[in-house]
Amino acid sequence: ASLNWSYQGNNGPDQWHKLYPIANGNHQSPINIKTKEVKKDPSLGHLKITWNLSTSKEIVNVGHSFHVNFEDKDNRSVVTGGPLTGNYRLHQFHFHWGQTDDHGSEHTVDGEKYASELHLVHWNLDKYSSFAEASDKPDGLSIIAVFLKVGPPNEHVQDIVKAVGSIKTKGKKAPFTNFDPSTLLPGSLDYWTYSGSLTHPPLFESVTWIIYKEPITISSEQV
Ligand SMILES: O=C(O)/C=C/c1cccc(OCc2cccc(CC(=O)O)c2)c1
Ligand SMILES: [Zn+2]
Repeated sequence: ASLNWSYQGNNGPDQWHKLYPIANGNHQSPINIKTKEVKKDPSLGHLKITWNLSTSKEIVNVGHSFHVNFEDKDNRSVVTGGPLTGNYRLHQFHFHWGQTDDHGSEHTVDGEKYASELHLVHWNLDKYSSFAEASDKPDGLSIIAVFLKVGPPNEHVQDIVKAVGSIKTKGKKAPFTNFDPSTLLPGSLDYWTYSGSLTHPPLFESVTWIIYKEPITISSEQV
């Protein structure tokens, strides 16, 4: 069933709670990261990311956004370590962006909005057999987020921008193979992490968020 929600108007975010009561839950994302209130956890190491470009499959227009989907029937593209217990498989990535460059990210840092935010969505392969099964479990998902700010163009994002041009209407899809998402990661591996939720319906509180502190840059035209 298609979820009847939108980002504005009658089915906008302030109405979501009517069909998705979890919207009023205690672990809802996104959040504003107040850097003065962040607690350093010395037990947390760096993430261990093993993404294999052979798993990138297709780019799909899902109406409110587009997804780059990955083959996730084996362990070629997984993440572990950091705050994670166990191993998580890469399922898809997508972006959030705004009508203008001064907003677009879902998370904010000390109230600062970025032009865009990349979400790399993973599911717990040790305990569940698919994204769908994992999607509503407290330890089901992990989303790695990267902020994007306007600056010099990013050649790897350009590959995505070009592919988006070929899926202009909802439901359209096109092959998108041999793309290495690690080309979208910042230089510094420092991150914030917290337990939260999907940021739109069904809003499940099933996400270990891992948010890189350092943004990458893209040009205004790419946004
Ligand atoms: O029927 C539908 O349209 C969707 C059903 C469905 C069923 C189960 C799960 C689920 O997750 C959506 C999702 C996945 C990954 C991230 C996010 C939030 C974000 O944009 O970061 C949302 C969607
Ligand atoms: Zn997202």
